[in-house]
Amino acid sequence: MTQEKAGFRIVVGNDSAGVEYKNALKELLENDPRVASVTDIGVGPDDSRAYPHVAVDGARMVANGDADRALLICGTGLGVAIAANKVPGIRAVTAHDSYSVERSVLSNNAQVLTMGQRVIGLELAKKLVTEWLAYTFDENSASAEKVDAICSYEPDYTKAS
Ligand SMILES: O=C[C@H](O)[C@H](O)COP(=O)(O)O
Repeated sequence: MTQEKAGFRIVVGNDSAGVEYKNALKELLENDPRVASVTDIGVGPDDSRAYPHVAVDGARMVANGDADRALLICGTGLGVAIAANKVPGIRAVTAHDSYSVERSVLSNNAQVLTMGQRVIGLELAKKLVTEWLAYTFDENSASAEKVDAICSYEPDYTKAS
């Protein structure tokens, strides 16, 4: 019987503006004992797939339960967050500072963190991703009711299929 490694299952993705940082942050995650697996959904250097498609693919993996979290990189981090948030159940945020990274999990229970390769230095991005792994949302916290309130609006705008 194989024993599955404990820890976060993380999907990483990027567009052409985020290749370098995605690769560096992927390596960081792969070497962190709190991470069970890292799934890279691209893009590589020769792939021009636009950020919305990669972001939605990554967000779907989280929404479907195939990953616990996603880390998405584009030029600013903004486009991938906007696109990922189109997937029902996903809370994606762009965060380039320590406090926002903390609150994205502890206040908002965001499963998707996005960053911009053209905005933040690589060493700070690495530090923030390392910090990100230290946080898990407390379902019994005062923030839970507010996250539930966010979710309560979703059915109004989600088409039944
Ligand atoms: O949010 C979008 C990203 O920054 C993307 O990498 C670049 O998009 P653009 O080429 O439309 O500026």
